[in-house]
Amino acid sequence: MQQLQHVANSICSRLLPALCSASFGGPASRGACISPGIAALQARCISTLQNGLPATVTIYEVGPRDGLQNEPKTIPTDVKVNFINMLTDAGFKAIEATSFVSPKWVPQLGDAREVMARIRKAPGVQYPVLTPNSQGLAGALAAGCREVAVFASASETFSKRNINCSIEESLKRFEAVVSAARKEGVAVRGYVSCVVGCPYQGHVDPAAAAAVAGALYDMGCYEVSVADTIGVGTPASMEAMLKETARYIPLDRIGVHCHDTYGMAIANILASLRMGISIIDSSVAGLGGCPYARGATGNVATEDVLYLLNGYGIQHGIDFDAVLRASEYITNALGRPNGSRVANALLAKRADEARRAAAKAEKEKAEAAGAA
Ligand SMILES: CC(C)(COP(=O)([O-])OP(=O)([O-])OC[C@H]1O[C@@H](n2cnc3c(N)ncnc32)[C@H](O)[C@@H]1OP(=O)([O-])[O-])[C@@H](O)C(=O)NCCC(=O)NCCSC(=O)C[C@@](C)(O)CC(=O)[O-]
Repeated sequence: MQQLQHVANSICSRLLPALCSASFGGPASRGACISPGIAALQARCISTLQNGLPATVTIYEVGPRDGLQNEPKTIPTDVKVNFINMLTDAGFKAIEATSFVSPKWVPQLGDAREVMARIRKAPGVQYPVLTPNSQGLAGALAAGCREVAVFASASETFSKRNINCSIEESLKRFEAVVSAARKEGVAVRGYVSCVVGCPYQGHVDPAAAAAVAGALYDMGCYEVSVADTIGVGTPASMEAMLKETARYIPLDRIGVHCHDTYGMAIANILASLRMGISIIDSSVAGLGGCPYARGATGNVATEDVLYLLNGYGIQHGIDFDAVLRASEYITNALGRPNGSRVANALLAKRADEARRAAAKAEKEKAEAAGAA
């Protein structure tokens, strides 16, 4: 039975790209609305475990960028470089390293060029950076970046507050960025913020969020991450939005980016996995938040996501202990509490075990001295 499932999965994982390019002409003719029937077929074609969850998940670590962009204190470049190197050692294949945005808007990441010059770049690992416009792309290319990300919004007000232009203007800007990046052989990821709620406008129509995501995919983003920027989503609102988004973008090209403001991020991720999503953005220690999203807290913690995936036996390729070391390092460097419940529980347990072992050793030493 297991062997049969394996054969079916491997046929399907080969069939999926072929199916996408045959039905929609591949990346060149993307943006054609995918019929619900095809979307359902794609969902079945992603290699799954017997419980219907994806067998493998890609974690897109956003800690160094999303995590650090909103910190009140200036963070030394050395700390950022050490943090990214520790994440590389932990086995992440995508680490969003920094942003080439205006330092007047986000001063915390004003050392982007230096960070990119100094981090250790491991083969097979991407170090994407945010580029809001052609000026950002020029900076990223000069710094040798091989992957960039553009970021749109499903909410007009948020778009204006975050990047100082309307959604339509942003998409025009991004078209130029994506086209120039691709000419240089640089891959572009897309983001859509506020896909289930906006700090300024409140409710966001799932169809509106999906249309912006579809536009980014259509212009050549290789994958689009849909972001619950202020963490107001529930499994129900995530499912409604993903159902719409899957009409434009194959499921294996959609990432989810959940903030944990209302404590729903893990539930939302599980709902997304059940729909066939296999790309998850997260941030070590739950760092993060957008400076232009009032009241939003950090991203879902990477440690919490890994704990969820481990519980199901979903493959992710990340060394959990190395993540915990990076988590301790960055929270100590920032002087802030750890935002991961899993990290807090495990670190407390380990500290307790170490205390007990030390007490036991002390007692044995005293007994030995008494006996002598
Ligand atoms: C987009 C702009 C630049 C428009 O800002 P603007 O003021 O409209 O830009 P401008 O073109 O009028 O230029 C104004 C000044 O900025 C400079 N400038 C212009 N562009 C750049 C650049 N790329 N790099 C460096 N400098 C730049 C430009 O040279 C000029 O300098 P001046 O002549 O005044 O000295 C600005 O609004 C900006 O940088 N916004 C970034 C905001 C940001 O980074 N937000 C957080 C990331 S998004 C996020 O967190 C959400 C996400 C992705 O995580 C998903 C989610 O959770 O929702």
